[in-house]
Amino acid sequence: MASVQPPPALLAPHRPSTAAALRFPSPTVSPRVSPSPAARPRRLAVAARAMPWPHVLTVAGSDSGAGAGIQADIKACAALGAYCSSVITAVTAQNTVGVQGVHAVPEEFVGEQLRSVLSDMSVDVVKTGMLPSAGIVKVLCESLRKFPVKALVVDPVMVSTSGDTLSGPSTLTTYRDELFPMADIVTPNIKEASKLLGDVSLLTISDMRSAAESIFKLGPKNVLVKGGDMPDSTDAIDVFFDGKEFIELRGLRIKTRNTHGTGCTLASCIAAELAKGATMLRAVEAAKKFVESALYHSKDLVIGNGPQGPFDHLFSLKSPLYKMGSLHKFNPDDLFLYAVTDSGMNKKWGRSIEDAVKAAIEGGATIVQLREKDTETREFLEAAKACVEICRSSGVPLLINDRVDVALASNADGVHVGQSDMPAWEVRELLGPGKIIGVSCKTPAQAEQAWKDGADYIGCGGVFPTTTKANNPTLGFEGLRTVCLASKLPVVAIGGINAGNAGSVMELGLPNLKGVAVVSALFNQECVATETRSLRSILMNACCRS
Ligand SMILES: Nc1ncnc2c1ncn2[C@@H]1O[C@H](COP(=O)(O)OP(=O)(O)O)[C@@H](O)[C@H]1O
Ligand SMILES: Cc1ncc(COP(=O)(O)O)c(N)n1
Ligand SMILES: [Mg+2]
Repeated sequence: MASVQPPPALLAPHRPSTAAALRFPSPTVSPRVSPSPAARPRRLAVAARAMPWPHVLTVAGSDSGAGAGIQADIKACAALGAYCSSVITAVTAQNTVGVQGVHAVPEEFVGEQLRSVLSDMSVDVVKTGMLPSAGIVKVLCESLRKFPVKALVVDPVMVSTSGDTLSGPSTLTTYRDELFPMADIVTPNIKEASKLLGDVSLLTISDMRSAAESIFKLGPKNVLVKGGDMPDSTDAIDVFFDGKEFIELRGLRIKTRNTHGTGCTLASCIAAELAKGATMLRAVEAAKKFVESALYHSKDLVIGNGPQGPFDHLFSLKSPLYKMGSLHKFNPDDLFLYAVTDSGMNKKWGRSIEDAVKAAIEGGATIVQLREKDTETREFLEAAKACVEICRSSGVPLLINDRVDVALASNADGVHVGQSDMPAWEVRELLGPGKIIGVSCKTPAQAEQAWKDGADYIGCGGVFPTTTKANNPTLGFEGLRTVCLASKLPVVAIGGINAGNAGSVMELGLPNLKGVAVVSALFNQECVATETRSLRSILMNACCRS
C-alpha cells in the first residue's frame, strides 16, 4: 500500500440526483456580472471543493454504546481534523458492561459500501477495526486492490476489553495471509498479539518485542504491540517495530474506568495523522499522546454502570485553555538558555518580575522559570499570570518553581520541583500530560526516578558553588558527567553558572546536556537583556566548538 496512487476513475459517470440538482443548479453566471445573493452559496461551495481535507475511511463495527468501534473512530478523526467515512461490518449491542449481541452485515453489502466510498470520495487512509468474518476480510482486500489508498492501518480487533469475542478464529488465517501483507501498520493489543501467534504468553516488555518481531514477519511494514492491558504496569507502554528498530513508547497510565475504545481510537488517530501527512513514527506518537490526554481529561466522567466506560474524544472543546498544540509542547532544545528568576535580586535592582522576564526574553532566553521563594501567594499568582502572557506571546515556555497551585491557576507551561518538593509523579497527576515537568537531580538514582515519574527533563547541579541556594553541595564537572550519562531525560546544568564558565560546561559535549540554567548571572546585574545576550553568544560559540 505504500505507493501513492492517483484516485481511481469513477466506476460510473456521476449523475446528481434530482434533489441535489435542485439545490445546486449548474453555474450560468457570467464572471463579469456580480453574483446575485442566491448564487453566492454555490460559488462558495465550488471554491471549498478545492481545499484538501485529510480523509480516513474506517471499516469497522458499530458500538451501540458509542465508546468504541465506528463511533470512536469518527470522533477521534474529527478531534484531529480529519474527515471520517465509515463502512459498517457489524452492528453490536454493547454497553459499559460488555457485548450483548453481534449482527454481522452480509459480505456483499460490506463490498457495496466499500465501492460507494472508495470509488468517489478520495480516501487517503483506510483503518480497519472489527472484521467479523474471513469473508469480510477477503472482500476488503479485494476492494483495496481495486481502489488503492495511501496507507492501511489494521487494528486486528478480536476480543473486546470486556472479554467478548468480536471476530472468530476463522478470520485469523485470512488476516495473516491476506490483510497483513497489505498493511502499513498492524496494532494488536496483548491478547490479540498472543492469538495471532498461536496463544503465546505475553507478560513482559521483552515478550512484546518478540511478538512485534514475529508479527512483522507476517508482512506489515510496521507493528505496534499495545500494552494498555499489561498487568501490574505503572506506565502504559507500547512497543513499535519498523523492521529495524524497537521503540518503547512510554506514557502515563491514567487511573480511570473509562478505557473502552482506547485501541480503536489509537488506530484512528494514527490513520488521521498519516492522512495529514505525518511519518509513521510521528503518527503513532501523536496518537498515543492523544489517547493519554483524552483519558486524563475524562478520568472522572460517569456514563453507565458497568466496569468500562467511554471517554471524551472532544475534551478539548470543554477546556479552551487546553490547546492541542501543547501535546507536543516540550522541546528539549528549549533548555538552551534557561533563565530562573529570584525575587530578592529583582527587588535589589528595583525591577518587577514581569520586567525581569521581558528583559531575559529580549536577550534570548529560551525558557523561563519563576522561582519566587519569598513572594506572597497572591502577588506571585498575579506576576505568574502576567508572565504567562509575556512568554506566550514570544513562544517561550514558562515554568513555576515548586508551586503546582500557582502553575495551575496561571495556566503556566509546567513546574520545576526539587527533591524535597512534591514528587514528580504527583505533579504529573495534577497537571496532566500536556505540561512540562522538571526535577532537580544530583545522582543517577534521582535521574532514573525522575524518568519513571514522568518528568520531561532534569536540572543537574550545583555544578559550581552558588550563593542562590544554601547547603547545596557542588557536583563539579565529574558529578555532572556521571548524572548526564545515566539520565534518560534531557539535562540542563545549574549552579554558579555565568559568562566565565558557561562555555566550558557546554564544551563537555555531553549528548543529553541541552543547556544551562542561570540566576545571578542574568538577574543580579544591571542590564538583564545585555547579560542574557552575551551569555547566549557564549553558549552558541561553545556549541559550535564542541
Ligand atoms: N489507563 C491507560 N492510561 C494511558 N494509556 C492507556 C491506558 N489504557 C490503554 N492505554 C493506551 O491506549 C492505547 C490502546 O491500548 P490497549 O488498551 O492495550 O488496546 P485495546 O483497546 O485494543 O485493548 C495504547 O496506546 C495504550 O498504551
Ligand atoms: C464494535 C467494536 N469494535 C471494537 C471494539 C474494541 O474496543 P475495546 O477493546 O476498547 O473494547 C469493541 N468493543 N466494539
Ligand atoms: Mg483498551
